Amino acid sequence: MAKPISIEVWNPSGKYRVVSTKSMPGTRWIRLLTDNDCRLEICTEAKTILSVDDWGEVLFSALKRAGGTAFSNMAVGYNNVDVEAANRNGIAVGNTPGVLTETTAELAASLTLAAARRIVEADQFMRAGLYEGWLPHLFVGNLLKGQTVGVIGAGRIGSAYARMMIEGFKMNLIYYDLYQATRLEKFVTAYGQFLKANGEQPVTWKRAATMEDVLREADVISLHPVLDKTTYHLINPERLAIMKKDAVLVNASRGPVIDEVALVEHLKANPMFRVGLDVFEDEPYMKPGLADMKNAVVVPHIASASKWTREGMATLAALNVLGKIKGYPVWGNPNQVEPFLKESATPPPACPSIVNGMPSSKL
Ligand SMILES: NC(=O)c1ccc[n+]([C@@H]2O[C@H](COP(=O)([O-])OP(=O)(O)OC[C@H]3O[C@@H](n4cnc5c(N)ncnc54)[C@H](O)[C@@H]3O)[C@@H](O)[C@H]2O)c1
Ligand SMILES: O=C(O)[C@H](O)CO
Repeated sequence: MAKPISIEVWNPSGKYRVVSTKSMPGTRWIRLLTDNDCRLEICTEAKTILSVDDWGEVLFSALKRAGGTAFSNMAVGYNNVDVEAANRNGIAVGNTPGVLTETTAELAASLTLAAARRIVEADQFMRAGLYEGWLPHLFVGNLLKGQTVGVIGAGRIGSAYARMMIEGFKMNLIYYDLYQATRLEKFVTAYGQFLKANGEQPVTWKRAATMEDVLREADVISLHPVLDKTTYHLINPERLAIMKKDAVLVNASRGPVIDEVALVEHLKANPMFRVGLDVFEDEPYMKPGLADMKNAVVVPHIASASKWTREGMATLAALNVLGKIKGYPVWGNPNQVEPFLKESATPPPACPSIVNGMPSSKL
């Protein structure tokens, strides 16, 4: 027999039924829904009410049968959503871009530093009472200044991460993306000129013709593409083999972008090669051997986990469904969602980001 589900109900007499499959941070999103005649049911199970986080035909057709018209993913990435199935069932699919760009980039930068400077290894050593005094060879890592940072997927997060590493550590940039990152290129050019004018070594940028060029040249490589069939196992044994032996590889995009079994083998064979991982191929699990690797820093998918961002994600997720209920149009620019996030202001009459952005009338 199915386990009873524990549910918290807000505004029980509300006209529109909104179900949140997990409890989300903050209260503004609750207020926005209940103030707009929604009955909100929040599943308060510690983990989840669904056996899968993937949304396809089964869940979308069930949602449609229940009279549902909108599904909102509390994430920018929606590789867990079969958008075709949503379209077939006339369901609008929302996501939460923009509000997590800087927070996610900051975590990628943290992983870069932790891996390059061996912070976790050194912390464990210290706590184990092994420190006996300063030694010239103790936890020697990599200097970032003047080295090359490689970014694969220079979209919102990849570009923000690149800027942090360039401004913070005066790294040179090489990037690979299907599209030109014009704003990023302009920024690096201007920053390089500024440094030069101040008698410092200017930073440079290069758009690589192939991903392999990035992997060969960069000292630090951070992965920020979407996950789709073009990026599945983008980092594979052949590509690991062309990277520098002491490179730092960071992944805060999606686990399957890296062939994790191959990565474990590479880490074993190359102790100076280091990784910082926020995401894993079979979350919540790690591939065998990864947890034993001292040259890996691993954290549990927390890249967007800052208070402001998580509350903002909840707000955008709620406003996507509310916008659909109200028949609002889709906001024109999913890269600029700030107007929805002002705590005390009334949000614009729009759905912040709908990925199958059909006009409301068609959905
Ligand atoms: N770890 C986390 O908690 C976390 C948080 C936020 C986002 N993410 C992941 O980060 C991804 C990127 O988010 P974003 O807001 O920067 O999205 P975005 O759409 O702004 O950027 C993605 C970039 O990837 C590029 N791209 C697509 N296919 C590519 C390919 N084959 N090779 C190279 N580049 C390719 C796109 O052109 C785009 O510039 C999300 O889709 C999500 O999966 C993870
Ligand atoms: O895609 C996303 O937004 C993350 O994985 C959750 O922050």
